[in-house]
Amino acid sequence: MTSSPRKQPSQQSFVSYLWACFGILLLVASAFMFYVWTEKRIDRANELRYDSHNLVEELRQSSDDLTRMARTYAVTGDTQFRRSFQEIIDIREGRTPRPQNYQNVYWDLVTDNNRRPRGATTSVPLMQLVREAGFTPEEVALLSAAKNESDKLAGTESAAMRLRDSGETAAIQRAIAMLHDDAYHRAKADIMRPIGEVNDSVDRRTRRLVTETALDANLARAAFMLSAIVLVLLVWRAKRRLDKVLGCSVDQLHAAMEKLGRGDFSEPLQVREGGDNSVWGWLAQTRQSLASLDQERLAALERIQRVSRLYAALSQCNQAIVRSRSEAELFDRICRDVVRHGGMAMAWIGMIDRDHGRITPVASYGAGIEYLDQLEVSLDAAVPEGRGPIGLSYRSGQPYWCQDYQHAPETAYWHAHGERYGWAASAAVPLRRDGEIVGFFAPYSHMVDAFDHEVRELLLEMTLDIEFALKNFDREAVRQQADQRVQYLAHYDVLTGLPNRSQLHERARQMLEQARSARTSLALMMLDLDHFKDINDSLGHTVGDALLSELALRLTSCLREDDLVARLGGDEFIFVLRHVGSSEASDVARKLLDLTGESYTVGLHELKVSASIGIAMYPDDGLDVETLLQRADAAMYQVKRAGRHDFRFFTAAMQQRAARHLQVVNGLRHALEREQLRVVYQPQVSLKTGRICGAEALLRWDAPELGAVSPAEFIPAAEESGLIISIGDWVLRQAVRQARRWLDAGLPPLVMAVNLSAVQFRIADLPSQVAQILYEEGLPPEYLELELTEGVALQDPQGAIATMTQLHDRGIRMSIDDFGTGFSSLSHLKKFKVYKLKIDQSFVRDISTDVEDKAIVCAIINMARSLGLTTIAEGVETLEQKEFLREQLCDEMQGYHIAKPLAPEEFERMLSRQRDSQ
Ligand SMILES: Nc1nc2c(ncn2[C@@H]2O[C@H](COP(=O)(O)O[C@H]3[C@@H](O)[C@H](n4cnc5c(=O)[nH]c(N)nc54)O[C@@H]3COP(=O)(O)O)[C@@H](O)[C@H]2O)c(=O)[nH]1
Repeated sequence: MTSSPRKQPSQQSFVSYLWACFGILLLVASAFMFYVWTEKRIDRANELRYDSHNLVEELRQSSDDLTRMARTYAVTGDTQFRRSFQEIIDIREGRTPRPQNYQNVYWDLVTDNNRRPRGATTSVPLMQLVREAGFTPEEVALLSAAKNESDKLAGTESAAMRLRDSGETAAIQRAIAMLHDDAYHRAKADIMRPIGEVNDSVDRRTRRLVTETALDANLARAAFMLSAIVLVLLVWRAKRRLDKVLGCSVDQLHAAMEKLGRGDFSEPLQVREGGDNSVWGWLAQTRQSLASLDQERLAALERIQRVSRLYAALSQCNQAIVRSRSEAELFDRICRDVVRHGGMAMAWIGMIDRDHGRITPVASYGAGIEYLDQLEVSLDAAVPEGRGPIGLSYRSGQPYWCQDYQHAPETAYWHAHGERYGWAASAAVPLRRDGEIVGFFAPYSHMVDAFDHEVRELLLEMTLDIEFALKNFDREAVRQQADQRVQYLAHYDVLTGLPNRSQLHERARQMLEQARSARTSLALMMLDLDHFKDINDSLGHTVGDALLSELALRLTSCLREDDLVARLGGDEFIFVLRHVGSSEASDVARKLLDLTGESYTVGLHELKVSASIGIAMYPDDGLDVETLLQRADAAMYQVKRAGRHDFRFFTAAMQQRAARHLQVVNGLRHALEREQLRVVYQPQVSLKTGRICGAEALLRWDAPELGAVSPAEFIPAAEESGLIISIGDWVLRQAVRQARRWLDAGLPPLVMAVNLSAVQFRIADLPSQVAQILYEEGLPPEYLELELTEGVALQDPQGAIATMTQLHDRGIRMSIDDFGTGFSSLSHLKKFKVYKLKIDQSFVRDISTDVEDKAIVCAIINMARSLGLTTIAEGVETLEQKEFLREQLCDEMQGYHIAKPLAPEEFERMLSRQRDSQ
């Protein structure tokens, strides 16, 4: 805020002078106007006299001209003079317009028309003009008298002219005499006398007026002159005052203001002594203020430009972060940007070499980067090169700003070296990775105190951005590793390092393509370990995995380099062998089986496995990978069915079986809803009493397209496809319902045995599902027996034990079906809550002839007895078999010897007969 300056005395007197000048100027103007007015009055008086004289003269002249007209007519008889005479009379009386610009000599009227003066537009009588001309009343009276006398004389002259009209000489003589006699002259004198008096009067009067007015004019002139002189004096004084107020000449002032206006505040204004309060003095002060403001502005501008440059550098740094693909590229760009855009002279980035405790420059830019060639920077405070900005920054963990490089003690070690490059300030800003200092960013400036607040803030921000970028690079590296891993996993099996399914397809396709072009054959083999699941389940997956890894190495080692080995998952391996016929393929398959069969040492375990191999040949068995895989699988499946540990080539029959399998699965999908399924019941008889003590529910499928399909065929298909869950549930409900019906029908109570597939057994809430069915159908649990295969128990022994315990707790009985065909863990058997073992019919079939089967059956019966378990033998077809079993104290039997599986009604009839026979 500026307050309006108080007026100084010189300023005040200058203003007074101005006012005085203005007043005197008014006076000068008034005097001048008065003078002009007096001059005009004089002129008007003279004009009046002139006009008066003219009118008087017209009166006199008209009288004289009338005389001349009359006399001339009298002498000549020329009528023109008589007309002119009358015309003069008419003009004077205002009947005819007065001629203009004539010399008051009416004689001119006589001249011919071409030279006659033009008439005025209006006709005014002479006396009217006289009355309006400003004559005094006395003068008007005198002129009026003169006019009257003239009129009278004109009458005489008219009479004389009438005499002349006769033309007679005497009359002419008389007329002439009338115009020249004394009377005539006296009359003339009577006219002229008053005219003369009027002339004298007008002269006197106007001269007096002129004299009086001339006096006023002189007065006015004197006043004008005097006031003009005063005005000049005042202006001079005012000018003196103005000079004092200005303190300089106007030109100087103008030049100085123009310079200031241009924004040139460079030269100071020299103020005269005592001129501080003048305009010049103020201007000098203003220039001074403006100059310092301008300096501040320039300083601010310079700061803004510096900060803008650094922001530009920061922006470039951010762009560098976005664009750089590597740490080295980023560092190079950062150093370049901070020099090019941030106004730094040089910048470098050094990374910590932890092994040697030193800093290794990794990027630099700017003039003087040779400085870094022999630069020694250490992190060790014990050596001088470790006590510089970087060492200090490292130990404090804070950035270090050295604002006067050449004089700071901490840079003393480098002064001589740095002086050559003109470093005036330097900084060391730590770069961190995961919070740990890993390097330094070191900008250098030629300016002392270059790192002011803004610059420091920006450099720190830049450093944070760099750290962010480093983190991103790390992330990117991790991501790339992850990508590579994903890529690897997408194509390779993690456990064995062999190509996986997708890689197999790709490479096998290429191999097929090559075989096609080369018109050669190719073998695709599928190897699947036999009972590998048992190893996993009994010894754990770690052992299983170790075995698979070892197997993969063995399998790979026995093949040529351009053959392909892949793992499809689990224990399934694929081999694609180039340029081999079926004979070479057989050799390789045998070799593979031998290699697989060699023992494995995994930890403390000595393991042995066998494998089944299916082979499909290109081009005979298929032209594409999918087909060959399918066919090798079918062949391998056949090996499994045929007892495993072998290899087989694909055949058309297998193809038919595979097609049939597909038909079965497809038909089975709709079997339930289309009511194609039914349950039959096979009696189980006590060998002690010979009475029916139970029934086994067996499923039957009458498929319209396939006929009666054996459960031995469709149950595995149902298990593979998962359909066994819904189908098994349905069978269980049917069997439980039937048992309830028979109970309700008053038939002897029996235990209903229902086969439970391994797939069903794995259902988490199986115990509660079974209990729910029993509850819904109203059958007490002791009337139900679930037949479990040995595989059920082997898959997940602990889980199986838990499930069986739950079933047992609910009062549901369990038996082990097909006992003796592979069950290996008697220790587990003890923990199972089973109450019955069902001796597999393969042992029973040849029980009469085969000593070994006989021994097995006896061993099973004895073992069961020792465990407190009941035994039942299935597939009893003959009396012999029955007797043998009874002798061996087998508890129950089941087989065609008693009855084949029966429809419910038949079974009911059989039961009824038994009841009735009691
Ligand atoms: N999970 C389920 N499995 C079931 C179901 N229904 C049957 N099956 C299983 O299918 C396999 C074949 O069964 P099936 O064709 O019914 O054969 C059974 C009997 O008919 C047959 N049997 C009985 N006595 C004799 C005989 O004296 N001689 C002879 N050659 N065969 C005979 O044995 C089969 C009974 O086997 P098992 O169950 O082991 O007692 C078979 O494995 C069935 O288990 C079902 O609903 N669910």
